[in-house]
Amino acid sequence: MATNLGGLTATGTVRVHRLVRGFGSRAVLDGFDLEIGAGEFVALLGRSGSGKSTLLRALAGLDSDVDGSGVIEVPEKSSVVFQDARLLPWQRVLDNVVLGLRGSNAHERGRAALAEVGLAGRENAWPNELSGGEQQRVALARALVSEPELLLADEPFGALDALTRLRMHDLLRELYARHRPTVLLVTHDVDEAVTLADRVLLLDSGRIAVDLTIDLPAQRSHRQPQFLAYRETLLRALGVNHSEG
Ligand SMILES: Nc1ncnc2c1ncn2[C@@H]1O[C@H](COP(=O)(O)OP(=O)(O)OP(=O)(O)O)[C@@H](O)[C@H]1O
Repeated sequence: MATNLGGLTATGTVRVHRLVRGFGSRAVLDGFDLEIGAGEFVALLGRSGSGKSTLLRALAGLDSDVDGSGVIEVPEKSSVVFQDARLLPWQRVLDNVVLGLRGSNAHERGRAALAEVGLAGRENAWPNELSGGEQQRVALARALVSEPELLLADEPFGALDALTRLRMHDLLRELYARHRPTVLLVTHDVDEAVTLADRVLLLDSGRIAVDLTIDLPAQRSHRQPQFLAYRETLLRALGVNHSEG
């Protein structure tokens, strides 16, 4: 049973102190510390198996079956988006979006959220009538409709084709600029991290090996020399050869 000795932060900040999470005798995170300021957009990179999802699930409170200890403080209102949209197939799109909402204006808010992700007019569609990218838009609308202070995203664009992924990057930056939640985005894609985040963390052997502030304007191009420099720093830290990356 994971023990969270921490509490809820009011301001959108995230604080993790001496977090231990493991499976059987193996500790994936062993005394892990992290602080994220309110409204920061942080990307978490790391090799496969480095513990990215383990950390995200701990922050989301989804790991009650995992051994562990430590302090986790997260905002009261948080939402999670996964690689697959996880929509209920027997509920129409709008009903999926408002699933966790209470209040008489839930449908109105759901419609507004769908419009924000570019799906106005698709409220009555069934999930299987939407493309993979559209389903992820619904998942984003569902995550944001409750106006969370923290958005946790685990490889949300990992299953999408390259062009759709680029469109989703634009959409996520737009939504972030408008709502300013604190964001923790798990990704294995260095370009995605540098394109989207203002701070990139690299997780290696259960600790933060790199903590890089991305000092670039909101409009970013892969051709900017500084973009390429950040990319190279991160690829090198990941141990990826330039020609592979
Ligand atoms: N339910 C589980 N039971 C046993 N071991 C697990 C479980 N979930 C994760 N692990 C192990 O914990 C380690 C970290 O896994 P985690 O999914 O957090 O890594 P990750 O960095 O997100 O990897 P990826 O990029 O491949 O998704 C891995 O060695 C994995 O095999």
